[in-house]
Amino acid sequence: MTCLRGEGLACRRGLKLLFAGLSLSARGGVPLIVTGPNGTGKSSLLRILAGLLAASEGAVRLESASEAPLAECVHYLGHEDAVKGALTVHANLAFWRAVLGETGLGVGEALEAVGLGGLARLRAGVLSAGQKRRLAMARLLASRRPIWILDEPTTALDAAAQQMFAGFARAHLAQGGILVAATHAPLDLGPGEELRLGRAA
Ligand SMILES: Nc1ncnc2c1ncn2[C@@H]1O[C@H](COP(=O)(O)OP(=O)(O)OP(=O)(O)O)[C@@H](O)[C@H]1O
Repeated sequence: MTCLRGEGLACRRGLKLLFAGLSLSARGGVPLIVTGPNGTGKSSLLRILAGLLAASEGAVRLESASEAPLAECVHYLGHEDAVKGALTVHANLAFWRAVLGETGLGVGEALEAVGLGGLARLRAGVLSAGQKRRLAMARLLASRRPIWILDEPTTALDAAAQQMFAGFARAHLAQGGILVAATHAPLDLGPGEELRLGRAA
């Protein structure tokens, strides 16, 4: 079974030790939800798991039948939506699809799926916050990757879009995908595991 493991992880930010001796495993099909107060290191942990931030101690390991390196298996959606305001909505997603792999839905289909089909020719800079979030979400559909690491994925989404996201995430899990999400709000992903980080200093 595909499994993303963190072993003995520690994270120091500036002078602050956010966590140490942290071990976790995220198994395919079972969402791992990271919770905890502001500033306890949820985003930092996600960036470590995605390979974007070096852990101060410990290691991240992917157990998988595939030989592909972790970086090629991960979708990371951070707080920022990674949207280029000067490009059209279509061009933004086409860029990410080229970078992340042309393995999922076509650009037009993915935009339709997130409810942005009618805005494809619009300059992305004028999208609302929720629409930018939908555009970021479309990356998950346009490129198939087995590991989704998502930082507060439903921020700015209306109720319908939150349900839409839950549907995509449940389908990903049903296919054996790995999902790790930091959140302050329930994500409605069905049975899963929770990792709660401690108090902010
Ligand atoms: N580059 C950095 N340099 C120094 N300190 C940092 C850096 N990045 C984050 N921090 C600090 O690390 C701590 C944890 O930040 P992080 O964003 O991981 O927390 P979080 O649990 O995701 O918070 P929130 O719930 O507010 O999103 C915070 O105190 C933050 O100020």
